[in-house]
Amino acid sequence: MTDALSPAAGFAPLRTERFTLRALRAEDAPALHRLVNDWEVAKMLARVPFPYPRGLAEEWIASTAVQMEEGSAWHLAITGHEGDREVLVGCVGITREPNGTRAELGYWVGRRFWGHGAASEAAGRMLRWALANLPIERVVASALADNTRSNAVLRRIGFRETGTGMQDFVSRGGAMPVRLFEAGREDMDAPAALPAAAAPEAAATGKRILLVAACALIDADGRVLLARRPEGKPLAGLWEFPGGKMHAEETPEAALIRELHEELGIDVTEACLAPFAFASHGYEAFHLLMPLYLCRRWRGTVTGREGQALAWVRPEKLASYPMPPADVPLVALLRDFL
Ligand SMILES: Nc1nc2c([nH]c(=O)n2[C@@H]2O[C@H](COP(=O)(O)OP(=O)(O)OP(=O)(O)O)[C@@H](O)[C@H]2O)c(=O)[nH]1
Repeated sequence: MTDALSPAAGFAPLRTERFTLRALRAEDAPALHRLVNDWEVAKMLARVPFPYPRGLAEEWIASTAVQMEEGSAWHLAITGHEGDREVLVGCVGITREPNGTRAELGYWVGRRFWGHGAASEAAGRMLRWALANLPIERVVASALADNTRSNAVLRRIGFRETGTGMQDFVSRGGAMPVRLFEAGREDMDAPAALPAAAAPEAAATGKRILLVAACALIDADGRVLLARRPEGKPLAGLWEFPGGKMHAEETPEAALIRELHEELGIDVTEACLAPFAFASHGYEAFHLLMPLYLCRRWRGTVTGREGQALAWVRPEKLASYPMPPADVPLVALLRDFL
């Protein structure tokens, strides 16, 4: 896993255009209490009591550190700046379902910071971070049915409404109607324009053909290198074979030599790239044609130069790493071959 998840390394703050999302600290308690002990804020939140006891702020902050240590939830302070002073704007959090592949997103913003897109900016970043870095498939969220602002935030950052329900609200002393939302990797931004090599169109589907070269690096113990697609790329969080789009006029081998150097800091020669198989897969926005090469010799030390997590995986373990759908047949072939 990435450093961001290692408790020993501490949680590396997430930055957005205007805010920093960082672990909560004991000294945030007074500001947190001031912001959340406000009926207009508390009445929108399912698990927050009103009035909010002063001591609960410290208690809750302490519990967030424990949850982060055990990898069950990440509740972060949304902080901004007023002049030189750091100010608490609100909180955003993601909680994993025990033993599940889903997590729940929640957030609130102090009333004096409303109307400036703070919730969208912070919750959008948290959602993308979670899908890229946690072993989850989907993120769910809910908002009071009549909380139009929060419903709009969830839609804006990529959630789809999946239905309605009733949920207990501590501050209201009972169940309230809510809208339910869900987001997966496929709901995140579609791939940007695809400046692929001489991208022809597949006549039958009208989809552009995207040419991508990929490589299974195999180490002396027969393990295969997988790289995790980092936050910000389509399908972030899925594991893949290193490689990338072929530029115009580039051979697949030349594309791989370039990509392996850029992404992993290693040098390979064309002679060490053995053609193995290919993937041909229809994604919604394009049709992927991806030759997969095998490579057992390279110069240099494999390093994730773009901040991506890397894993050397035994062939029989490959299936336990979620990969893009195009890779599934390749993984089966590779397992049989190695
Ligand atoms: N490298 C690689 N790409 C894959 C694999 N499987 C798969 O579906 N793809 C798809 O192929 C495309 C590769 O694009 P990319 O975004 O990685 O290409 P790139 O490194 O040139 O990225 P960039 O244009 O953001 O710099 C993506 O749509 C990706 O989802 C795989 O195993 N390895």
